Amino acid sequence: VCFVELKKASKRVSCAKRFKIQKKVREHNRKLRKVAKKKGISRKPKKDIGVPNSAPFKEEVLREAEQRKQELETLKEQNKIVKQQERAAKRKKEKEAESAGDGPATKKAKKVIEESDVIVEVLDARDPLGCRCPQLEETVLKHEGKKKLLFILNKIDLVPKDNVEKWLQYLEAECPTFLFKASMQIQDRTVQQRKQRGITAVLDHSRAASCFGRDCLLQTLTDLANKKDAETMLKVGVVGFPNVGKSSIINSLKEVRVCHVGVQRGMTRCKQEVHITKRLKMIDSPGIVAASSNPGDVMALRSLQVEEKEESPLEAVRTLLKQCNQQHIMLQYNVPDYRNSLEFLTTFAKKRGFLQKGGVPNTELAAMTFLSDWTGPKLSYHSRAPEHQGLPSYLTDAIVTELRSGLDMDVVRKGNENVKKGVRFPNLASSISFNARGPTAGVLNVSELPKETITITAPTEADEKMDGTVNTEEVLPMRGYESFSNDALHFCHQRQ
Ligand SMILES: Nc1nc2c(ncn2[C@@H]2O[C@H](COP(=O)(O)OP(=O)(O)OP(=O)(O)O)[C@@H](O)[C@H]2O)c(=O)[nH]1
Repeated sequence: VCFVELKKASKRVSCAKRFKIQKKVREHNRKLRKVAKKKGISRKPKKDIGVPNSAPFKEEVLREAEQRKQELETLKEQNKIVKQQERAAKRKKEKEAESAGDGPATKKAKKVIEESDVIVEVLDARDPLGCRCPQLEETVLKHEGKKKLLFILNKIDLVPKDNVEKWLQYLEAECPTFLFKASMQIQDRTVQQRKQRGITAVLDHSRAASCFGRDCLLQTLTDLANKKDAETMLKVGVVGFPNVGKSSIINSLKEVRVCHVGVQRGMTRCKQEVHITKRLKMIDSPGIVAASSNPGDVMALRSLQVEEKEESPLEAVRTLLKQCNQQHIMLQYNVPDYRNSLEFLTTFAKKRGFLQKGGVPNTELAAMTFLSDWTGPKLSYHSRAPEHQGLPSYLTDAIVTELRSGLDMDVVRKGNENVKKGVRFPNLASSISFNARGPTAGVLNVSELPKETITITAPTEADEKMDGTVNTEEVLPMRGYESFSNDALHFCHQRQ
């Protein structure tokens, strides 16, 4: 056998090429210097010249400076502790108010329901029962104003078809239910106008951009609106736990991005009214607050505990993993067998390249990513619909019939059939099996509204298109501070 040593490639280049590179480097450096000069950054930070050796009492001066530095640090530390204590006290107070139940805050919350004629409860198709809030449903149904309660089974594109059908059958027996797949690539009006002008005239037919269930829902709501007297609008309150897709549904109905949408939970921070047509108004609301009495895995999915730093992401993942099929997790995340959640997160962090200094896996970041997958737009998982249908205590057969009255149930059924035909469902083998716990207890509480509110623009005559449809004015999210008072009522998260 003869080993031939391969010759190393020479580093020699032609002079012309070398000069060209040198010139480019010079130009680049000159440009950097120019930018720095413009910003007023001097090239070298000024050095602390210290105390010269010749200075009298040098020792004392240095000691004094050191003392002052230490004093400042202790003051900073004290301020930090005081702030922490204040925050803890505030949180404790909020929790007490939460558990007080039927206090004045709860009474106030009921007014939210008063504001809307129809309440739409949005359920994530991956865990529909876990997204139901009995407290909310009971308040709506027991209201004297005879409010309508509807379900929207959203994110059906993340659940196997068979499972969606079973859930639809289960939910329909209680409330009229609409299957929905929201569009996730709706642009704001400026981008849409640019498209119309042909600047970026590419039509988006991707899976993410497609929306299913819009026509049926819109027709049903418009029919309900037409049944009201001509002067008044139909107000539809869209409620549900964080990240179930409330804002995405409103954007899909409006076909313009008017509400903030994101993978991060708790994007919607205040109530927002959106005019869909001249007779129809949707009200987007922040997620319902999950009661702290819920089990850990429920809190991991439905609350903002982790986001608000009240719970460690590692602990949330630990409780969540217990409810999942381990084989399915290994397949979906492409990780080997693991003994505990920390081992899983370590492998997951390495796989994703979440590394800290010295190559230590960043398990905290891995945990945050894992948690946002579970309420985000991509991960496919499913829970089993209960075998036996039993109505909750607050729902009677008479109420079920009442909820269907005024709705054309044939239109709803046909609409759902069309949605099932259009959506591309994942298959069972690529979906994680999740052991759901049942409905999530919520707190209908009114917290202090954050100061940001929304400017609402009513539809104008000019918005009426030639074909008779109404193109209402866009509602700009989170702009002004004027239109709502702190008294405005909604189901909202208690913020610090
Ligand atoms: N695959 C899929 N993802 C969806 C669908 N609807 C919403 N999403 C995604 O789910 C995430 C949450 O959607 P949002 O509309 O912000 O949910 P939200 O209920 O308004 O959330 P909060 O403002 O936190 O209460 C986003 O990343 C959306 O892109 C859907 O039908 N299918």
